[in-house]
Amino acid sequence: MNQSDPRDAVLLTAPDGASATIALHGGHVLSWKPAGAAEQLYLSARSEYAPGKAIRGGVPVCFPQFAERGPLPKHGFARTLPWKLVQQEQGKDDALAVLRLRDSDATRAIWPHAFELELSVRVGGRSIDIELACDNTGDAPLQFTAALHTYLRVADLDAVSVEGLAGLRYFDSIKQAEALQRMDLLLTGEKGVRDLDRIYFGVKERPLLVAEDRRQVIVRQQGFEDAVIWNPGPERCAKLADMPPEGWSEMLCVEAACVGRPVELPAGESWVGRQSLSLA
Ligand SMILES: O=P(O)(O)OC[C@H]1O[C@H](O)[C@H](O)[C@@H](O)[C@@H]1O
Repeated sequence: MNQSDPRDAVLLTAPDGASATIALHGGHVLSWKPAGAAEQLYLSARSEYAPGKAIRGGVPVCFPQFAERGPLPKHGFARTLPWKLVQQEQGKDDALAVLRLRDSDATRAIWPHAFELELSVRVGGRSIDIELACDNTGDAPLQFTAALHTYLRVADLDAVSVEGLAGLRYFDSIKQAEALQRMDLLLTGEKGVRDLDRIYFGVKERPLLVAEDRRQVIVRQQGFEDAVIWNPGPERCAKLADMPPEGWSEMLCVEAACVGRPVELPAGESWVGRQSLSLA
């Protein structure tokens, strides 16, 4: 496989037919189909696949900076660099791929750290596990923020709710203010909640339930402290060249993230974060 072609992808198929596709560009999960079910991830038909550009949809890896919370390019560089496939296998019940990204002249030019990132994707049955591991391979401590920026596909945002966030404080990136999530249920399609961009702090291992009519996806995370809920709504979506105008109504990002407290990694140490999605 030519690592420099942003359209190169790995197709994982489990014995039960569950599948996932992962682009080497960005170490980016593009598709997840549970056994016997339809596509669960949103991927924009207008996405660009070009060196240095991020793919719109699927599961972008944000590293070593979340959003514009630092001096690096938005969401860091992991999502715009070519990763290497280091392992692919089919087990009895699942299929697994491991992709790797190491520091290079390009990363050291803007972030002076030695690191090794591994993205492990395991698919089988009604679930997908996406694990991001970071090794500090240098001799000085490093610090990062990160996210698995999952775009869930929905049929109609108006019918979608997210459960499991009650009692958490969040930063509203649109209002630039902190607030408390009082209700357990977040109705994403409600007027005023369409243009949604919130960082929920201290979610830790609480499961989140994303429901739409009879479809339910349970989102679990480990290692990531926070979760981000994002939908651009119609106005912001219209300004995104790589999204169709109605794209906002067909997706909801539910992201496992470490934003509030950056991860501090001493020399030689490792950090692991995981997001698991299960179709109920
Ligand atoms: O357009 P992108 O660079 O991919 O970022 C998409 C979105 O990512 C996250 O969800 C942030 O919270 C949003 O503020 C941002 O707009």
